[in-house]
Amino acid sequence: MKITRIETFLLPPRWLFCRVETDEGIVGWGEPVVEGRAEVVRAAVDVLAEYLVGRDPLRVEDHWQVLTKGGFYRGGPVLSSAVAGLDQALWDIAGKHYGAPVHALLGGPVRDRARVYAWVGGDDPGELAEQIAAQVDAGFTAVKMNAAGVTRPHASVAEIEGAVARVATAREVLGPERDIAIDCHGRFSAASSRRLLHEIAPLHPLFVEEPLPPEQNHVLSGLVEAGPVPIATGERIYDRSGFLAVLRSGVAVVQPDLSHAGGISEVRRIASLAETFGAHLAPHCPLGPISLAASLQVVFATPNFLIQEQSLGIHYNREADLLSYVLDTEPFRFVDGHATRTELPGLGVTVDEAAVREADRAGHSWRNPVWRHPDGGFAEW
Ligand SMILES: O=C(O)[C@@H](O)[C@H](O)[C@H](O)CO
Ligand SMILES: [Mg+2]
Repeated sequence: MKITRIETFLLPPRWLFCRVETDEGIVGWGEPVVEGRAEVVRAAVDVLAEYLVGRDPLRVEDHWQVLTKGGFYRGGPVLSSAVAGLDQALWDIAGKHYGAPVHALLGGPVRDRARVYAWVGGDDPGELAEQIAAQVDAGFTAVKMNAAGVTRPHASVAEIEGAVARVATAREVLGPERDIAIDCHGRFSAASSRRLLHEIAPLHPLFVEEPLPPEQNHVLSGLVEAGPVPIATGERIYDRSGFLAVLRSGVAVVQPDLSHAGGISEVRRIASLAETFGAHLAPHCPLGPISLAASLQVVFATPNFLIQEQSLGIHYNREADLLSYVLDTEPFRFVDGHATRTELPGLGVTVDEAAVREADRAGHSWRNPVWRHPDGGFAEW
């Protein structure tokens, strides 16, 4: 079998898909994207495709090695995301060729369903209780909310207390059996995060995510050791060596993104690395259906799995959502807050190719908003 063609599709709301065609009629799909830089990743995929076209798609690991290391310069979000999407597509082809779901090729399933969480903004305290109650009604047993909106690096008493009050509201609605995760998005200084973690600890969050931005991860161990709250991070870490550093700092939960951190091949290895630290995998995935399908294939074969992120019902820009480009929505129908394992071959996604080709004509130019503090200074998003 040989790869004959690689195409990319720029799809609203903010995604990029790739389609890898072979001379045997098998087609694989991937989602190579980093939010806000989709066109740049597209260009990277085009360059990497030069190597792949004409080669055997089943040599997934050999291609991963060449694509990540063969260009001498390595890594970063753009290249790692380009490799990630192509890697997903190659695993999709391998599964379809061998007539097996990817999780079977990874050693076979270790679970029948995978717990997922729903996202609730949490910035508006008035709406929070209602939003969480709706997710509980829909069957979810865990939600994730923001710690705060844009905040000063050194959060005020009101900001810290506001965050704690919102988490307390969430805990009240969820009760002691369900879980609440809190995302800081790296918006706080280390000092403010330490204070927040201390105040939030009695509410027993499942984890607190990105208490620091990634470039400050060398001081993460101080936050881990400051209290009992499990720390999660990883959506902005792209390979094993990056995860090794935060695992050494003692994080409890690693959150590689299947579309950023080198795809199925590398996230599988990141999970194994985490296992040796007693840490758990919670793949990041505010992205589209192929990225989520790739995540689920990995977590069905990963013993040290905690919970999966997903974006069902979230409408970035109100243009399209998780189900807009798939013909079979069954793999994304969550029952009692869990995704159910299927035996569909490859990634198990049936892409609506006509919808993809049509949407790509308009494309998108989604960009991260730029936020500012009241004094005019740049604020991290
Ligand atoms: O954990 C999450 O899903 C968020 O931090 C998103 O990655 C962020 O809003 C950028 O898309
Ligand atoms: Mg996050």
